[in-house]
Amino acid sequence: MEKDADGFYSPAPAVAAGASSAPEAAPEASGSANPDNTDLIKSTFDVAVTLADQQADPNSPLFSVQTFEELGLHKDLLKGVYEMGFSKPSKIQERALPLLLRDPPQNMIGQSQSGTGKTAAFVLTMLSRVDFSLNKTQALCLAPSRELARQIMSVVVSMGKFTPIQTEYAIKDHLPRDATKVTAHIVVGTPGTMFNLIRSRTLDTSEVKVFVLDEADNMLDQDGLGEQTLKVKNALPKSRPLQIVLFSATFPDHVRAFASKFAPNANKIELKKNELSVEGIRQFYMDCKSAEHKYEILVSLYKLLTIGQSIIFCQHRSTADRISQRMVAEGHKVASLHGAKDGSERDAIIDNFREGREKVLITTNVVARGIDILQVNMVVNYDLPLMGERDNYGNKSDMRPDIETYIHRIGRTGRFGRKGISINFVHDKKTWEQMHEIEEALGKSITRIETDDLDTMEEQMKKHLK
Ligand SMILES: Nc1ncnc2c1ncn2[C@@H]1O[C@H](COP(=O)(O)OP(=O)(O)OP(=O)(O)O)[C@@H](O)[C@H]1O
Repeated sequence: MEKDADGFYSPAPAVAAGASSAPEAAPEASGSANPDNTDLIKSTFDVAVTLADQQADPNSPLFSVQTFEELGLHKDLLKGVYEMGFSKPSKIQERALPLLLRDPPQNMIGQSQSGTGKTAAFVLTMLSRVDFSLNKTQALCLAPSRELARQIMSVVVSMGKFTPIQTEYAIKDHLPRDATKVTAHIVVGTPGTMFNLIRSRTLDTSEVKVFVLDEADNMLDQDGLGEQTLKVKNALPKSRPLQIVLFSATFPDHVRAFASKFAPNANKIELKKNELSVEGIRQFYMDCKSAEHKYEILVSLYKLLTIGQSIIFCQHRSTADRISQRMVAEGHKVASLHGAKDGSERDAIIDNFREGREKVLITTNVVARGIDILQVNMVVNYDLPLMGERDNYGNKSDMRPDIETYIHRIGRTGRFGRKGISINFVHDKKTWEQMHEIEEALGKSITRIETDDLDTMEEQMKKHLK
């Protein structure tokens, strides 16, 4: 096998031609490891904009801005934006915000890669549309996990810092301030709990005018959260205009059609299929001898995992628990997080990780989406993400790679133009084929690293992350 220019072994299969020639996104200004670099404004990824009004020209300057001032945001919101260290809108903000803030409000289906600033786009929309003189709920935002709902809320609170915004959570084990009545302007939560608040009439939806789904493909997936999300939507008033805003880094074809029905006449921003993952994430794989060998390799990587911060993804909660307990027993410091833990414990674990008190987080798909921790420079797929396919009778058949989850998982690193590394563990023919399928679907090569050549790994990792 041949080594490539960086000293890595090339994977046996070739990848789609031209796939790796796309230019790199430039790193950003604030908080970056390299503050001299500017921001994602220089990112050259292309989006296709389709306006609901077919007569309008999507390339007109009306539908794109270079500065936050041009958006006509209230000065208190602008203050919030600048205080967060945002000097210019990112590509997706540049294209989405003029469309989102126009009157009369229009629906939006927005796609942009992980870590490119979608949150600020929909948070500014919610904050701009709230009438602060009315003490009623006017915007709802749903996300697939409590961790993501809490993170979105922190953006709402920071951006709205100079406004009189009132907020409330709709997440499990988190009672509203007034258990009988929620009147907060913006409510952020997960779909089941949001629906329970509405059904129990704790949350009055009569004045809701903005409805946001973050990770929308996941929120609409009929095998997952789709049913609950639909119940929330059906509980919203039909008598007043509702702006429906869907955002994600991925919209697989089977969800896209449903999304268009869910958010009719939406303006659309779409990515090309070969631009789904960001350029700053370098992908590797390690060929382990067996399932047990995966554990040994993970332990041998510990020093590299703790150079910055890292997230290790497992398919099952039991695996996350088992490997974290074993590593802790062997003297390593790692934390584990999954959906079987209760709310307050989950909050404490993610907060510890977010604040850098823990450097290695072993988890499941629960934090595969949306979580934004800039110091994470390494993601390990201890198990590749898999999903069951349904046959014609609706029975779940063989597991196949879950491309969307893979994109989201590796997207926990390489945020907003930063560099990151992802490593996939494969240990037999089947897992190797699954990884190859992912590689083909993304059109980006996944480079082999010898499991006994950690020095090369360390050297290259430091070089890439520099
Ligand atoms: N205009 C901006 N200037 C500087 N930093 C920004 C700007 N917009 C967003 N960011 C930062 O970029 C990071 C990623 O943003 P965000 O979490 O919204 O990404 P995302 O597109 O929602 O990603 P994902 O698909 O993974 O959910 C955040 O830390 C955010 O603060």
